[in-house]
Amino acid sequence: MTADNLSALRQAIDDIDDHILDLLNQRASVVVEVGKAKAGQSKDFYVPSRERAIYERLTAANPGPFPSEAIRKVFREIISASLSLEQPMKVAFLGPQGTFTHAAAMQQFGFSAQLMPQKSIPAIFEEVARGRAPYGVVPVENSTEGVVSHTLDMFMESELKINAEIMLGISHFLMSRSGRMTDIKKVVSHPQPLAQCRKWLEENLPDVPLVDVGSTALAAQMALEDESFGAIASEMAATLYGLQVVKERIEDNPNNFTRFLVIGTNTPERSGRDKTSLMFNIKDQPGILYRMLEPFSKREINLSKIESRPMKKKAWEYIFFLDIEGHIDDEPITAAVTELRDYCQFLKVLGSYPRAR
Ligand SMILES: O=C(O)C(=O)C[C@]1(C(=O)O)C=C[C@@H](O)C=C1
Repeated sequence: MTADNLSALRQAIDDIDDHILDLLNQRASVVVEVGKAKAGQSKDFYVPSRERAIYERLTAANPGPFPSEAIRKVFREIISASLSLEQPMKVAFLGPQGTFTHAAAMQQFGFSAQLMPQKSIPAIFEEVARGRAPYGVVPVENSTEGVVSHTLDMFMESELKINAEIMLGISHFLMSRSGRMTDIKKVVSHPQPLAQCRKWLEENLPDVPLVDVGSTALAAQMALEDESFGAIASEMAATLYGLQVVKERIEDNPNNFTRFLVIGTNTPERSGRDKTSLMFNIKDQPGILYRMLEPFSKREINLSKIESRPMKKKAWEYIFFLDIEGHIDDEPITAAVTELRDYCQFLKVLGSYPRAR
C-alpha cells in the first residue's frame, strides 16, 4: 500500500465520521422533541421497551461487516447521551464504585447517566422513594447462589415498582497491588463471590485465609491499601481502582449470571414481551398451594420463577414471589391475578416490565 493510498482511505473515514456526527446531531434534535412531547403528556423519559426494540431492530437489520454484538454497546451510548439532553438521568445503585451492580447500571443506562452509589439496598429504595433519583438498580438473584433476600424483603415495605430487569454475566477476577500470586496472604471479597470461586481457591490458594467483606468493591479498596490482600471483584473494579489482575475468570461455573432489577415509581408501557412480578401471602387451607397456581396453568401462562420467604411478623407464614410471562394489562394475566387474589390475604403487583434477552 502506498502512502497516497493510505491517506485517501483516511480521508474516506473522515468523510464518513463527519456524516455520522451530522446524523448523531440530527438524532439528538429529534430526541429533544420527543422529550418535549413526553413532558407534555407526563410520560416517563426512560422507556426500556423502546430501547430494547431499537437494539433488536438494528441487530436484525445489520448487513455487516460491523459486528452485531457491538451494535447494542454503540447505541446504548447514543441513547444514553440523547436521554441526558431530555433530562439528566440519575440512577442510585449498590456501591461503592466498581460493584457488579455498578456494572449492571452502566450496561443498562450508559456512561451519560449520573450513577449514584449507595451504602445499602434499603438506601437505594429510599433514594428512589424520596424522588432523589428516578431509578435504582438492585441485585435480585444469582444463577448459582439464589435470591438476594434483602431485595425481596424490601418489596414487602416499599410501594416502588420494577421497571426493567438486567442480566449480567458474572466473571470474577483475582487482583492485588503487585499482581503476584505469591504476595497474597489473605483473600477478601463478598461471601457470594468467595463461594462462587471455592474450588479454584482450594486448588490454587489452599492455605490462604478467606475474609468476608460487605462488597467486592470494598474488597478492591482494601487490596489497594494492603499489598498482602488479594481481592475477588469485577474486571471493572480492577480498572477503577488501578489494581493488577492476578488471575482472570476464577469462578467455578462459567455460566454465572446475576439478575438485577431497575426500580422506579411507575409501571412501564407494554412491550409485547414482558414479565410480571407478584408478591402475595395465601390463607392457610388444605390444597392451597396447588390452587394458587391453577389460575395460571388453566390459561397457559408461563411461570418463570416461584420463591417463598418467611413473613417476619408471623412465624411459619410465608410470602410468595411469582414471576409470570406477560403484562398485567394483558387480559389473561389480569383475570388470573384477580382469581388468585381470592386465595390471598394480600397481593401486590411489583411491576410489569420488558423481559431481558
Ligand atoms: O423514544 C423515546 O421515548 C425517547 O425518549 C428516545 C430514546 C432514544 O434515544 O431513542 C431515548 C430514551 C428512551 O429510553 C428511549 C428512546
